[in-house]
This record gives sequence, structure tokens and C-alpha cells, in this order.
Amino acid sequence: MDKVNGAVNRSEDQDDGEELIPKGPHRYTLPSLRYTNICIGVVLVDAIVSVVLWLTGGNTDYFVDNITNFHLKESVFDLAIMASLKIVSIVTILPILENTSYRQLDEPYNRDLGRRNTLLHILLKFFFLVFLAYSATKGGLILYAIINDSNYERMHAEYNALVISAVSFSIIQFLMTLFSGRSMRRLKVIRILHRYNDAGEEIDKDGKPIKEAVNLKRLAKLAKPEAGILVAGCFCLIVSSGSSIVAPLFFGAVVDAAQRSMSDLTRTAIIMLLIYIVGSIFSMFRNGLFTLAGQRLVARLRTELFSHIVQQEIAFFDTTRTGELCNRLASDTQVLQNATTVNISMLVRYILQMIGSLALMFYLNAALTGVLLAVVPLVSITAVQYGKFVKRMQQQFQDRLADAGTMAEESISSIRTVRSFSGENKVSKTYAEHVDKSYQIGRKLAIAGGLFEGIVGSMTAGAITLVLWYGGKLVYDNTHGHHSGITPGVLTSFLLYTLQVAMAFALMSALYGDFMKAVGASVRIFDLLDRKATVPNDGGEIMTRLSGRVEFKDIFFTYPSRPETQVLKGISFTVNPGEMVALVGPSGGGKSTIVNLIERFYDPDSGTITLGDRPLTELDPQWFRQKVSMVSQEPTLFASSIKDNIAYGQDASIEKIEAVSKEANAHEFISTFEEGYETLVGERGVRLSGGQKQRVAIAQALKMDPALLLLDEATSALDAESEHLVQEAIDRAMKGRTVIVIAHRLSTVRNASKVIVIDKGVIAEIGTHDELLANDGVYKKLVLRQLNAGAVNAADLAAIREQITKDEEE
Ligand SMILES: Nc1ncnc2c1ncn2[C@@H]1O[C@H](COP(=O)(O)OP(=O)(O)OP(=O)(O)O)[C@@H](O)[C@H]1O
Repeated sequence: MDKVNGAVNRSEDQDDGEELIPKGPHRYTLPSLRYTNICIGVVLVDAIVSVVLWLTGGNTDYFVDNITNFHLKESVFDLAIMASLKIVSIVTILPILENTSYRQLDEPYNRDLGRRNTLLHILLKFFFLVFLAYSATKGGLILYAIINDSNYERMHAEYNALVISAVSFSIIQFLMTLFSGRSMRRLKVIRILHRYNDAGEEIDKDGKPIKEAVNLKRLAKLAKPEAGILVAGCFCLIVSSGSSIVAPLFFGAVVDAAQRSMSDLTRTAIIMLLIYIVGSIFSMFRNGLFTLAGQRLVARLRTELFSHIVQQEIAFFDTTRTGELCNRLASDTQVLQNATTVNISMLVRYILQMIGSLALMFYLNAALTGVLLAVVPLVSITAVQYGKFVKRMQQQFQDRLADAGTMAEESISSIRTVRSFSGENKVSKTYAEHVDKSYQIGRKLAIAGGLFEGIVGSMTAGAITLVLWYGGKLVYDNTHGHHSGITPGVLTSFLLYTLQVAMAFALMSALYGDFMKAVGASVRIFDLLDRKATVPNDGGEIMTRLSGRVEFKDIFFTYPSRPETQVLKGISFTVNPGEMVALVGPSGGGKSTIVNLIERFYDPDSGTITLGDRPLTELDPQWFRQKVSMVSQEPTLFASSIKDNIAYGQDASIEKIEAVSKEANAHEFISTFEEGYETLVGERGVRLSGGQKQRVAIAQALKMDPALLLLDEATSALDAESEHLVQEAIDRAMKGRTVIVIAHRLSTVRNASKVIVIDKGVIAEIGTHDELLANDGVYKKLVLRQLNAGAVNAADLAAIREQITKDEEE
């Protein structure tokens, strides 16, 4: 990657019309794969092919004679010189042009720059037009002489090849210069922005330092434990590639042997068969070993990733969609599996095949190889352009598909809500819209795919015909006594090599796409793996005993997912061991948030929470969470048996499970199930009723024998019998424990040691039920509202009425 402006700029955010100039130090670089470098590369290949063909063609006399007695239709050293001139002109003009064009993007009104640019564009096109005109004229004259002039003395095969290559390259290069203007204008779009912090570290969009750049090295490091398998795989790969490299040679040998004798033919055919068999056996091992390494890698990666995900703080899950995380686990890891093992093996195989085949092709006939190499760039440029387009489209296609997937997952997992709102048609319509978006991209891809097939197919056919025609001519030369000809067997081998190189090339471009996908997937996976939970999940002190004392000291809290709204504004209270404290207040006031903070699902913005006289941040979260049990109003069970749900997270004997179930009034209903404690509860416990789920959750909490019990009373009405059973279980669970309850029932608040009224993030009132009722405050209003809603039983109603009348009398 080249530096565009090595000096680091400092600028403020401002709109320059096209993009926002980033705040702070930054610089830009240009990608290596860009117009200028591609052009220089093509000209270099042209020069190498030309010089090699010129130097390998003919004996010394011929070689010298060709120079001293220069003749337009017979000499070729002019073409080799022209190739060198091309290098000089492109290497001098293009980098300057790129530089001035880049500057001009920032100084569009600089006339000097504009004039200089125009001149350079014209010069570039002019030079390459001259080169094209010269080589085309020369090629035309030679072709004319071959066809019409019987006295014309044929050139050496290599020289013929040189003329063909010079003409083809000149056409390609001239066509490329036509795109110079457009490509230079795109410099600003393709440049890569690097931001830095004040310490000089490179940072990403969000200002976080880019710790370890995702590169092949890190990907390869992932596969380190599989090194042994991979080395064995590589050995098999080398043997199997060797076999496929030499096999075509024997293919040709069989054709030639057939023209000599039967015994020769049989012998050569058997050798060829043996080579293929050895190749296949090693291919089999190669394939098996690489796939095995991949499977091991992905299994390890998935496990590691999953345990890393579940270690993240709760706030992370508030902002990250479940579907997205599942995608990372399922498909991103799969993409990485292929990229780090099977794809790398394929890449090495194709590279070996290409280099080996090309070397043997040169060995068989340099001229024929030269002709082939001359037509390759045309096909490859088209293929690369198409590849880029496909990559962009594929990315969009995947994104749209992922949107559809996430939406489907959300709808299906909350099918009950969808059904109860009769939302089936709506979700189907939304899903169809998402799918349609991906279909539109898929359609474009289909059309482009067809076009590409057609164009590249015709080009390939043209290239093969050219090679075949030229090879045929060499066979003809051979049978008619020219020393530069080849046998039909060599032509056969050559054609097979051509196909092998073409296939390796085509498959390699497909691999490029896979690698790009893998880089994308690895960025996402490594991002996740590198992410450190802001609320740690382990480490800290483990005490011998934990008392249930809880203290909030001036707690301010904002949910990270909604940074603009402060939810708790200076909350302070104490819960002493053995007390039952009720949190009450209007909906959205912050009661559940307080409970979340006690579980240390989040850390407060400021203030201290102490549990058993120690700040929560000093305790080992995994340890203290076992001492603090939470029973929520809508418990979520796991899709396993009742027994496993109660034992969740701990080894517990069936006797213990039964004992806590009895205490939680759950044993009775569990015993009525045919499979008892082994009964499966279904996804999120759907096969149990609300009351049953709550009692299982209470049993779960009791099994932990918690020092502190956090309760969220159900607001949803259960039937009287069920409510009675749940209430009885809750009362039993509360006995002898420190309890904080988000209370909705008057009976609960009346029994509470202390009632804390939370309203809009602050403590509105604090005291016993009787004290608070005496105040004409939020609590009294709440109680009256409950009375009106009829949400209290007859005894409560009478007691409250009596109390209020007494208050009014006073
Ligand atoms: N995970 C979250 N991310 C962002 N905001 C949240 C989150 N959970 C709750 N809130 C917001 O915090 C505020 C307090 O919510 P909280 O659930 O603590 O209220 P509550 O008093 O328990 O209400 P209710 O009695 O209805 O359960 C609400 O405005 C809510 O929208």
C-alpha cells in the first residue's frame, strides 16, 4: 500500500461536499490493486514475454542477422525494444499523472494542475496508440506475406509468437489507457482512510485502537493447533499436485507412442495410469486431512466464541441482536473454516499447478506458451472486473439475506405474540419485502453471470482456437521438415496444460472471493473475540459468608443502550439482613433497574452498591450471583426437563430437587405428569402454565438457598387457586431471608418492613405501609388506584378503607 500523504493531517470535522473529513490526525493511502499498478503490471508482463521470446528464438547467426539486416517483415528485435519503450513511458507518465490527479481532486480549481493533467492523459494515449499502430501494421504485413507471398521466408516460431503477443498486448494496453481519466477520478473514492489517536495508534471509526489488524497471519494462527495435520496434508498436496503436473506430459507421450509401436503405447499408458493412481490416493488423503483440520478448527472456534459471547455484559445484549450473534456462530465460523484450511490447500494446489504447468509448457514449446500468455491478460482483466462486481453484489445479497433471516427468527421465536395480534400477514409481507430486496440483487447477479459466461466463453474459445491453430501450424512444420515444429503428442500435452492453467486461474479467482468473504467474517469474529466485557464476569473476592445486607449510596444510572436518558437519579437506601423491603411505584420508574444493579447486570454511572458490607465491584460476580436469587414475574425456562431446570447451574440430588419443589408448591403438579421430573418444558417453558412456571422458578431459587431473594411479583392475574399456591410458595420462600420485592399486591406491602416508592428514578417516599398511607403522597395514590381497579382481596379492601377513613377523621 502506498502512502498518499505520509504526513499526518490534523483537521476538524467539516463537509467537503463529498465526504466528511475526519476529526483528529489521519492520513490516506491508496490500495495496491489500482489502475496505475495494474497497467504497469500488464506492461511488465508484455516486456518479459517479448524479451524472452526474442532471446530464445533462433540460433546466434539468425539472431545477429536479424538485427544487422533489419527488415520490417522479418526482424523482431524492434518489438522487444518497443516493449522496453512501453515500460519507460508508462513508468514515467502514470505515477506523475496519478499524483497530479490526486492533488487536483483537492484543488479542483487549480488550472495549472488541470492543464498538466490533460497533457499527461493525451501523451499516454498518444504513445500507446503509436505502439498499437506500429505493432498492428507489422503484424498485418507479416500475415499478408505468409498468406500471399510464396517467396516469404518463414520466421522462427518464437518470433511469430512474439508478433502475436506484441499485437495483443498493444490492443489491451491502448484500451486500458482509454480508462485513465475515469480511473483517476475514482482515486478519491478508493483511497483508504487511517485515523490515529493522540498516542499515534491507529484507531477505527468509533475511536477504538485497532489492536491487531486482521490479516492472513492471524487467520493462520487460528489453525496453529492443527499444524501437524496440515503439514501431513501439505505433503499429500505436493505429491498429488506433482502428479497432476506431470500427467499431461504422459498424455502427449501416449499419443506419440501410438504412432510408434503397440508395446510403446501400452507401456506409456500404464505409466500414465500409475501416475494418476498415485495422484488420486494422495488427493484422497489431502482432502481428508484438510477437511478434518477445518472441522477441528471450527469446532474449537465456535466453542471459544460462544463462551466469549456469554461472558459479555448484559448491556451488550441490549444492543446486539440475537440473530446476528447466531449468524457469527453458525455461518461466519463456517466461512473461516473453509478459508483457513480447505481454501488455503486449494490455493497452494492451484499455484503449484499453474507454476508447474507453465514451466513445463515453456519446456515443451516457448513460442506456443508466448502466444498463450499474450491472450491471458484480456480474459483475466474481464474476469477480475466481473469478480469485483460479483463481490460487491454478493456482499449486498448477504446483507439483505441476513436482514430477512433476523426478521424471520424474531417473528418465529415470538410467534405467540404475532398470532395474538393477528400479525401473520404483516410479518409475511415484511419478510417478502426483505426477500424481494435480495432477489433484486440476485437477478442482477444472474444477468451479469450470463453476460460474463458469454463474453469470457467467447474469449476463451478465441484463445484456444488461436493456440490450436498455432500449435497445428507447428505440427505441420514438423511433418514438413522444419526444425522448429512439434509432434502431435506435444500439442496434446500442451492443450491439456492450457486447460489446467485456465482452470487453476478461474478457480483461483473464485477462491479470491472466498478469501474476501473470510476476511469479512474474520473481522466480525475477531471483533467479538477481542471484545472485553465492561462488567467483568469473574475475578474478585469470595467470602466465607454473605449476609443479605444491601446498600445503595447515591446511585446514578443510565442504560448504555439509551445514553440520553438517566434512569436512576441519586438513589440511596439500605436493606438490613432479614428485612423484607418492597419496591413500589409507577411503571417505568426504575424498580427493575434497581434489581438489575443488585445482580450487577450493569454498573452504575456513579455511587456505590454494597452487598454484605462489601462493594459489589469487589466481589466475584459468579460467586455472589449464586447467593442472590431472582424470581421474575415471567420466568424463562430452558427447553429441557423440569429436573434440569430446577438444578440449573448446579449439581443437585433428586431428593433435594423434590424437597425444594414441595416447598415451592410445585411437587404436586409435577407428580401428575406422566414423566414426573423428567417432563420436558418446551422452548422457554411453553408447555407449562404461568403459575406452574413461577413455582418451578421459585423452586429454582430455593435450591440455591440464597442470602438475598429478589422477587418480581406477577402483575398478570392468575386464577385464584394458582395465585394462592404461588403466593403461599413465595411467602414460604421469603421466610427467614432478606428479600427485596417489586411488589404489586397490597398484602405484600403491608407485611413489608419497609416500602420504597420509586418514581421517575428517584425515591419519592420511604417508610412502612402505615406511615406512607398517612402521607398524602404517591403511595396513597397508588393504593387508591389499586383499590379502584379491584386488584385487592376483600380483607385488604376492608383494612385499607378502615385506615383511610381513620386518616380522614384525624
Ligand atoms: N435494557 C434497557 N435498555 C434501555 N432502557 C431500559 C432498559 N430497561 C429498562 N429501560 C428503561 O428504564 C426505565 C426504567 O425501567 P424499569 O424496568 O426499571 O422500570 P420499572 O419501574 O421496573 O417498571 P415496571 O413496573 O413497568 O416493570 C424505563 O424508562 C425503561 O424504558
